[in-house]
Amino acid sequence: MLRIAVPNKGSLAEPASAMLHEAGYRQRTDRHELVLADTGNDVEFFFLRPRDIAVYVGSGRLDIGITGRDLLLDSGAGAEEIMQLGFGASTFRYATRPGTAAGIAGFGGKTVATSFSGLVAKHLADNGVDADVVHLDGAVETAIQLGVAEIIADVVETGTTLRQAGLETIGEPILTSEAIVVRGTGSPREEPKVRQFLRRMQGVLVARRYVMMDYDIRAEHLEQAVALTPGLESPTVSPLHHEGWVAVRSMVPTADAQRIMDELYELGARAILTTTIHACRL
Ligand SMILES: Nc1ncnc2c1ncn2[C@@H]1O[C@H](COP(=O)(O)OP(=O)(O)OP(=O)(O)O)[C@@H](O)[C@H]1O
Ligand SMILES: O=P(O)(O)OC[C@H]1O[C@H](OP(=O)(O)OP(=O)(O)O)[C@H](O)[C@@H]1O
Ligand SMILES: [Mg+2]
Repeated sequence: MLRIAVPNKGSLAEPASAMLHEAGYRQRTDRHELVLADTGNDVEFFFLRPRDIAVYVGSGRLDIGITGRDLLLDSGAGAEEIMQLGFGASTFRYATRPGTAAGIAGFGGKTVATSFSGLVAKHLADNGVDADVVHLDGAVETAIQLGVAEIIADVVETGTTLRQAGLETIGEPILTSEAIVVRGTGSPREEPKVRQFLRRMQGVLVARRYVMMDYDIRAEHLEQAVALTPGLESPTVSPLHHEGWVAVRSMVPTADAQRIMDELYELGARAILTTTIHACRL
């Protein structure tokens, strides 16, 4: 049985479970349930704190897990990123009161508060900066107001929390993060099942990002139309009963679908339809 760690709380928990559900896996209905066997799919889910997931997977006790890239790097665990999941996007940045420091070079002798002390200590050391790191569990923005630190390093999504605390970011992001699948770097187990799991998750990403587009067009405009809708492999083209016309079917990115429909219409295409893709294997 493939043993998979899933975030039980926080920003990643709900979208991770939603994605697993879309991939056809059973998910818990009660948030107090910590272990769930999905015997039909031969997998077992362990609902754990996102911060702990890389540790469990790195120890080899669990085969794979869903966590944030920032949490993986902070953990220092023997686990590696094997897939990006397209949700939970954030940056990880330094911030301070305006005028405190222009860049990381000015951090020497100052104190940096963060919940990601492994990541921050390494980043400071890699940049040759000798600053103190104070570990706090959360709400680190307040550490500056309360005089515990002059600088913080934290997750920034919209930037609202920083603005409300009167802080501004310093320098470039330390990293950009998103939800990822991690696997232990030790002796891998259940390799074919891991590959099957990744294919299912990839199928969800594609189904979310693409729609199926169908349209009819005069054969002489086919090449121009196909240039607009090249699909992932190549479009399907079928003859219509109405002579001189063909029907085309192709996958197009959801974000571009309306623009492509307008351009196809201008080319003379008619009966242009899009349908959502429920699931796929490429
Ligand atoms: N707005 C956000 N705030 C915090 N973490 C976020 C945000 N958006 C994405 N993330 C990602 O979620 C992960 C942190 O999850 P975690 O559950 O530890 O904290 P949380 O979402 O802040 O929840 P809580 O603090 O309520 O426990 C990180 O990988 C982080 O990059
Ligand atoms: O850029 P924003 O959209 O404002 O989001 C980022 C904020 O959200 C998280 O805090 P959270 O609410 O999880 O509280 P915590 O600090 O206690 O973890 C994170 O630690 C930042 O403070
Ligand atoms: Mg938090």
